[in-house]
Amino acid sequence: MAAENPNEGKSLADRITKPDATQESSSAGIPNVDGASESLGGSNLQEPEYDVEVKLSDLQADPNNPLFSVKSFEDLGLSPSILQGLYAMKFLKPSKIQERALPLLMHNPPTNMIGQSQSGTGKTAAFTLNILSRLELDTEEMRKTPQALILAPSRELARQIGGVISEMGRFVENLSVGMAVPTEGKRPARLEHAVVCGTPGTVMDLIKKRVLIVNKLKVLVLDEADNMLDQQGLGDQCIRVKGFLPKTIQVVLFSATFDDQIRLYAAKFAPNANEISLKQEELTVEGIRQFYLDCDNDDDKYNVLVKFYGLLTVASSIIFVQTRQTAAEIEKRMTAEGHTVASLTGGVEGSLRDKIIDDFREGRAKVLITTNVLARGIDVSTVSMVINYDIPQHFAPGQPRTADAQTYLHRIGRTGRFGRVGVAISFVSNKEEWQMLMDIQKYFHTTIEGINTRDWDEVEAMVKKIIKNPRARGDFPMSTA
Ligand SMILES: Nc1ncnc2c1ncn2[C@@H]1O[C@H](COP(=O)(O)OP(=O)(O)OP(=O)(O)O)[C@@H](O)[C@H]1O
Repeated sequence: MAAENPNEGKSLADRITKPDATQESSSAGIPNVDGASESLGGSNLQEPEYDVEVKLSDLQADPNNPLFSVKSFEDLGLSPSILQGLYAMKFLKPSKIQERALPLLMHNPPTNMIGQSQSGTGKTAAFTLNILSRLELDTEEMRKTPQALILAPSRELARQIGGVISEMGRFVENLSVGMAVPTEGKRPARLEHAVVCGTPGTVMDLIKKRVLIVNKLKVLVLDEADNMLDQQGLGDQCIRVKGFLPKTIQVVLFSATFDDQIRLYAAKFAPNANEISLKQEELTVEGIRQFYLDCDNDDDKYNVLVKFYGLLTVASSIIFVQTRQTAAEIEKRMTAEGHTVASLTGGVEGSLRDKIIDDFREGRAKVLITTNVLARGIDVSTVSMVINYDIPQHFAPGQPRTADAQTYLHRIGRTGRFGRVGVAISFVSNKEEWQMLMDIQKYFHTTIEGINTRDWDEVEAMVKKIIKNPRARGDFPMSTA
């Protein structure tokens, strides 16, 4: 008798093998795709010393956690092929922003969205799943017709989003995702992809040259939208791009930060939008432990940084500086002293930038020195430490320097992603920087603890205790502040 077909009479959704919710740490599965979730084992650190490891499912069962949701992905009306992509990425349950945003985004007739959620809580998947659900790929012509456009503030983030959409839509037949970022290479005569990810300046250029045809676009997403609408250049370019798009397009704005002023711009850019917002005191991420360290001066900052080097390479680390010059100087000095560091700033072009970020994402480079060009969106789950070598600050000619609280939040949000833990350490070398950091602490109602001790063994032990356990939670012994 022929072997009984176990799938006989089952729908595709029933046939989809959903990973067992308790199966959390399988390392098998998806390739290391830009921005896609790694297996939940966190970075390849030696086994945690603690039995206090908190599993992602515990976090997602906690109603107070931004990763909590009552629904399952199956409840959100997603097609079987999209569900298959989520299962392959080991997304077991939606996060809060995904659960709350998706029913609003996928509802017809389409409505605009201004969505806010903490860093690392899954905003990319929220807008990606809406896009994938709205694509029409039945005919050859439609497969080549741009239907969704995603704008991001940096080339790296645009590429990362393109990678996530391709990975999440792996089982969506005939899906094609194209990039519209600066390139030295020859451009195609036409971008024939249903989904296009790019930076505003290049997208505007390709629209003008009719390489990108926009008359069939249904969804426009601005990731890091507050940054996109606020910055002089980016804001103007986004407004110009939108002027060429169908008036009925669904406009979707996402970010971890929307200050009041920007929220006014956003409401104009995305009229009558559904809004999901957070209070300032809800924005910092529980898993990110924030510290500051007193340095005597800039040279002392450098010496402290080199002392941290052993810790920086325990997993992966990002060092944020204010200017390209500082980045170049630190890279030069550390490399001359035999340390391996990568540096990526706006001064680096095209394919070299791609190589640098890919080397970092895949662990070939453990320490990345960069400026605010990578402060937002970059998702590398092995980043366990962020160093603010310089406090992020607003500069205005003739005005005193003031703390840039939003950029601070985005920078430290490069660690502690989706329930993991991470350490953020800010170097302060004078009273002005210290005051800016205290202003940031007050703005977010958060705690930035002083590492007063210069007993490096104790500092190293304390930091290692936090980063050794991918999802540890709870208080750790702290050096006396
Ligand atoms: N439901 C889910 N289950 C498991 N992992 C998820 C889920 N949603 C997202 N992730 C993973 O969480 C990480 C962070 O997601 P994402 O980059 O979308 O965060 P974000 O909210 O956009 O952060 P940022 O504000 O920094 O841009 C990614 O590695 C992503 O693969």
